[in-house]
Amino acid sequence: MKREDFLSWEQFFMTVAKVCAMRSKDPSTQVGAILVNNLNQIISTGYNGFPRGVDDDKFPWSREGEWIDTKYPYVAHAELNAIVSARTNLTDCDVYVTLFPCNECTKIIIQAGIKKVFYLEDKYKDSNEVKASKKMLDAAQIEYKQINDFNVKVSIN
Ligand SMILES: Nc1nc(=O)n([C@H]2C[C@H](O)[C@@H](COP(=O)(O)O)O2)cc1CO
Ligand SMILES: [Zn+2]
Repeated sequence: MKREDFLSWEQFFMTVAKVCAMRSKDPSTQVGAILVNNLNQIISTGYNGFPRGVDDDKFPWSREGEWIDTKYPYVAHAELNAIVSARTNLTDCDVYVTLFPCNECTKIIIQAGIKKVFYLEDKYKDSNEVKASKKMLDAAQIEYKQINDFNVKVSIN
């Protein structure tokens, strides 16, 4: 008899996205994203961090203060990093991301031809960014689905 408590594909990919988030140095929010093709192959991975060459010991990680002195102008979002790292065509791929995409990433997701967005958390659902994301995804007829039928808890010692 086969095991019954194996991870579904959705649970597996979301767990991998969660592990990607563990690479992030952001002290407040760590986000991971992966792209998966229709053969269930992982095409690329990403997490939020500063661009190559932008020293994460020298640039600010703060959330508050003058915009130019916060992390926001500099940090590359997990979804952006996964998309630019992919070396194949992304048409009909799915994205698994641990936090609902912002409006800027959503534009990139749509233009890349991604078919479906799987997300774990939606903690900024009341923000205009996320509302704008959902308006665009609805208009573009791209489905989004929360994967919350299991508890992703990855602990590595
Ligand atoms: N979908 C997302 N992907 C991401 O990679 N991020 C990143 C940008 C920041 O580094 C961090 C959010 O910081 P904070 O405002 O929660 O302290 O997560 C944020 C979102 C939310 O839209
Ligand atoms: Zn984003």
